Amino acid sequence: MTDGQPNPDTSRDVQAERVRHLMALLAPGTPIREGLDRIVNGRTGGLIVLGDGPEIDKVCSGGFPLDVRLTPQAMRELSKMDGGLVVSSDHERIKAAAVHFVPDGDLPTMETGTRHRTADRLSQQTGAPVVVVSASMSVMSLFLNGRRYLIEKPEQLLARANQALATLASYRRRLVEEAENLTALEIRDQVQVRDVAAVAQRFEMWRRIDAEVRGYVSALGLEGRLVQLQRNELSLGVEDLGRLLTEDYRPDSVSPGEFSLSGLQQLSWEDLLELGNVAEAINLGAAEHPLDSAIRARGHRQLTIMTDLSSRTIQRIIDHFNDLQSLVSASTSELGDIKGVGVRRAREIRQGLESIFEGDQRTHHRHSR
Ligand SMILES: Nc1ncnc2c1ncn2[C@@H]1O[C@H](COP(=O)(O)OP(=O)(O)OP(=O)(O)O)[C@@H](O)[C@H]1O
Repeated sequence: MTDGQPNPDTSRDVQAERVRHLMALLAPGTPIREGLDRIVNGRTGGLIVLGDGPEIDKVCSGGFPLDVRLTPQAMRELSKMDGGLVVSSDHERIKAAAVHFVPDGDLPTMETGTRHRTADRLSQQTGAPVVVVSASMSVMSLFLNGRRYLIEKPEQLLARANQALATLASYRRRLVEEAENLTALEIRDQVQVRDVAAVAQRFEMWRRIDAEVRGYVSALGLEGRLVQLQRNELSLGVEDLGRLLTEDYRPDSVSPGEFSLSGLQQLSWEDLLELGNVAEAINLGAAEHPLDSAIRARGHRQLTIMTDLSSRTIQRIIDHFNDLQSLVSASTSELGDIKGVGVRRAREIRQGLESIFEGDQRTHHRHSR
């Protein structure tokens, strides 16, 4: 990213992904983390560059070149000396110790202590991640491209992970409610763009918290197993719902695979709360589709929920009937004539549609929103 205009969203995503990866490397149970914990307990402090090569050599002065296996003991012993460590890019070896780093002093930093200022500038200049253990504060930080991230203790991470899990559970409930509301409206042929946008909005809110939870799982390492299990439970069926929703509401003018909910990822939290922005971000908005304009589902979601038909047969049914509304008024024999359906499944589909229809005496959510 040395020239041109970097896309801020892409670079933010790349940085977030890199941080997640690094936090996994620094998670409890890994040799580097064990070494860092020993340095914290020894109260000597440490400055560790995670990467080697010519770019790093340029900012190193003095110290001892080494090539020893990275172990927690070696990290601790070598950090007792003044200066910092250089770790190989594969994080397997310690390449130098007691190094004095001399990054460009003009690079901006808000840090105050010399160790932290050096780490911040070192990372900005080389692009390598740099870890600092503060001797005075017993705190570990990761510096990456001008930003500082706290490497939290497992108990702090667990507390935040549990909060995030509770939020994820409530977002999932709301998502399911909105999807059920949409089902009811689909059967009555009363869907408006806002109803689809409401499900998409809830899907994206769920996805964001899920990404946060996954970040905690990586950072917790061995201690993140229970959080992971709960996360798996709360994600069951959600990805499928997102995929089927896009198949149900992809505009005819857009080819399959080119319509997705991923446009929502670019919205700020504030913008995401406005259904108009949501509809626009997934191309259901704009002038020809104001929020209250009518829209019809093709029927992917309903057919997938109701039957065990293959996606190819479902596609055949949808190609035949065009949308869910025509499917609702189809007879059993008309359904049964479609290749791959047969009489038994045709009956299943009819019964499924009827039971949704009968159970649908819910009040309209739309008016309460
Ligand atoms: N340029 C540098 N290269 C390598 N090590 C450095 C450099 N600058 C500082 N250090 C290390 O940091 C140690 C402490 O520095 P200082 O107390 O100013 O930093 P700090 O950022 O306040 O960190 P701490 O919270 O650990 O005190 C030094 O004794 C030295 O070992």
